[in-house]
Amino acid sequence: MKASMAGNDCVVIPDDWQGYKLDLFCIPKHYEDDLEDIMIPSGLIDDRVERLARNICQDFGHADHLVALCVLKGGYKFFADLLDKIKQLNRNIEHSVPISIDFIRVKSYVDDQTSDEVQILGVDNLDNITGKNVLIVEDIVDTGKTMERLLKHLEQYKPKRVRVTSLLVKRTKGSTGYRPDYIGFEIPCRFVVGYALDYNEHFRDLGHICVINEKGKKKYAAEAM
Ligand SMILES: Nc1nc2c(ncn2[C@@H]2O[C@H](COP(=O)(O)O)[C@@H](O)[C@H]2O)c(=O)[nH]1
Ligand SMILES: [Mg+2]
Repeated sequence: MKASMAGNDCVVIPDDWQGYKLDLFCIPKHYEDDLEDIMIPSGLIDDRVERLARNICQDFGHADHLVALCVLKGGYKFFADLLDKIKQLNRNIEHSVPISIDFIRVKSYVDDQTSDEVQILGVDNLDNITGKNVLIVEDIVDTGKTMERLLKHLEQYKPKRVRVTSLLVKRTKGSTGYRPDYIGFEIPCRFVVGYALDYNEHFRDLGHICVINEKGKKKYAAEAM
């Protein structure tokens, strides 16, 4: 992969990246026919998440408390892995930061199409973010509409400071220009699944980040279920 650190803020996967052939890695049998290629193998995700954890700990090092807010469902795997790495770092530094966790559910996609309607389905009462440092943990920013809507929604709870980390940011023509504070990978405009990213609730149980093929889209289309 010809990955670069353009803009110095993340790993950039170029538009002409063909991905890895499926038979070079382990893929669950039930998904073998439904994927085009592997865009980011799970080992590379793990290494990048470790570095994001370090950057976040450095920036929040002197905070008195941090609320890590997981955007469900797609963000759960990134959230769990990131928190594990932050906890490891927290055990070994002078100024450790107490962390509490919260969850919020946001829904904007059917099949591989975004809708203008972004639904925010609260899971917990968010009153406990008032006056706190908040880290929002998201799987992917595409147009940026979901995150802008969520940030607006959180304003009413008057948090002290809000930062956003997204494992992926897609290069898309429809972007609002929104860019998270900590980004894992900037990717081409293709619909990806795996590492908890779904297509109509399928593929969350796939470890690598892969590109779904036409057969997979048809098989798991909303109207086919
Ligand atoms: N499984 C995938 N989900 C995706 C992908 N691109 C976007 N999304 C979902 O949409 C929101 C963000 O969309 P936005 O346009 O409002 O920024 C994100 O949280 C995902 O749930 C994708 O390639 N695969
Ligand atoms: Mg998401």
